[in-house]
Amino acid sequence: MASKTLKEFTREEVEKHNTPSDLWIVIDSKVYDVSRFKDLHPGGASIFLEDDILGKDVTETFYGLHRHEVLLKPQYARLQVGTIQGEKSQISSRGPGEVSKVPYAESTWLSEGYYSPYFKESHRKLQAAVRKFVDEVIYPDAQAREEDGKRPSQSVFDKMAEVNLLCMRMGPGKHLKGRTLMGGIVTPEEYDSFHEMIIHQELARVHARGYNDGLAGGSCIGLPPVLNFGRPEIQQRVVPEVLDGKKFICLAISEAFAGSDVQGLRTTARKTEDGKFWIVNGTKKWITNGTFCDYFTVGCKTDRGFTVILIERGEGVETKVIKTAYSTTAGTAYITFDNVKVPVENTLGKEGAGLHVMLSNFNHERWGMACAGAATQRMIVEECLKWSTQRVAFGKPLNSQAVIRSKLADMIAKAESVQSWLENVTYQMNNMDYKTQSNLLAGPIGLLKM
Ligand code: HEM
Repeated sequence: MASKTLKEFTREEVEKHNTPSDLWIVIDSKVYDVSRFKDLHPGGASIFLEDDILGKDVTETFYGLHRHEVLLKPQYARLQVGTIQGEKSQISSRGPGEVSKVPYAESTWLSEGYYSPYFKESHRKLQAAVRKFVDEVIYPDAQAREEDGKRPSQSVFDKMAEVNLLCMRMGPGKHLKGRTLMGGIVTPEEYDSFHEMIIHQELARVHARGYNDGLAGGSCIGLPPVLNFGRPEIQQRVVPEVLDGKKFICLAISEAFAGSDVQGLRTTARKTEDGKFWIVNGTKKWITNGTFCDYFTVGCKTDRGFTVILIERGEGVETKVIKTAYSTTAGTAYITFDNVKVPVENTLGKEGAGLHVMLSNFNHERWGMACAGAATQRMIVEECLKWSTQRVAFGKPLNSQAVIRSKLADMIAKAESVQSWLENVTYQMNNMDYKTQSNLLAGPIGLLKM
């Protein structure tokens, strides 16, 4: 709208534009010329041709049928021709990086007037910066890719890599060493599980579940086995490429035959006679990011038992997209390995010790999902609160009905409980070493994810 000068009109002037070929309406003190748009309107043209619509203030009718964000889309925002003289619009949306003012839309630590023992200055600064980044860089791409089903744009990965978001998303650890995190807001040494929680929660705000996984979700589960069990030369080559968004990795365990039941897996890896290579044969199914990955962290059956091997895309590796309940932007794949020759140096951990390699990251994975889940729950609370306030039925807003209020109360109580427990568990993670976490947090994290 910035390039167009908006005129001011009186309501009487607007009312004169009350014919099908010259049709204006007022929404929240803004004047829209919908003369031509009415024929393109997704809700139909005839709706506009009623006496209480032609040239009238339709604010209440509009908000009973549409989300406010509809008017912010460029193709609709440009229908605005002016404002009503002496009036200011009342409805505004959250600006980039801002916190929501809708009650219960934010965790208590982000809500005005509340306190928290867990969060320091660097957490607050990181949250604000990542929220802005998500609003400005990621959200628009997420909406566009959900529409066309393509993988997240490389330009988004490049911008994420610039501020080391892909790196921070993996959690605290040696992989952060020497990197400038979000322009230096937090140092690699002070980066902790609360910083990571913030990143998972802010990234979940893209309002696009498939895209969120498409955004290198595969590396959160596929890279840790390389980071923790890969040979140094493999780590030196693969880890920087992935953390800099140049290459992609996924975790390929489940098959059409079996998922978590690794004994039932059929993909095999057999050594060549000289012992220098694995020959891998088999299939994998439901592999997140698989369609666009360069590396695959693959669970295989070997003579000595279940073994995890890093396979690079190349001869004998084929991936094809699987249509799942969410969008194809996640790159969910069916993979076939047909006599794929892999150097034995690509074995992650010991031969036959694959289960340990896999399980070692389970708590962290589940906790990451709980972070995103808690944030998503809260966004649903926000959307429902907004909608039940603006949608009018039986002459009053939905949220004045007891049954709706009861549902909202239930949702809010659950969202608050999950976030509180999540913060408690995150605090324990910050204070426990890896072994203690495995002993004491596996149960709570599993239940938290549930
Ligand atoms: C500038 C004005 C308007 C714009 C840009 C607009 C845009 C849209 C869009 C994009 C949709 C698709 C659903 C959605 O995204 O929400 C829609 C649906 C609809 N619109 Fe509008 N609209 C406008 C005004 C109105 C008015 C004034 C009325 C009522 C008199 C109306 C009635 C409807 C109805 C009934 C639907 C179908 C809703 C459904 O499927 O549940 N619209 N409109």
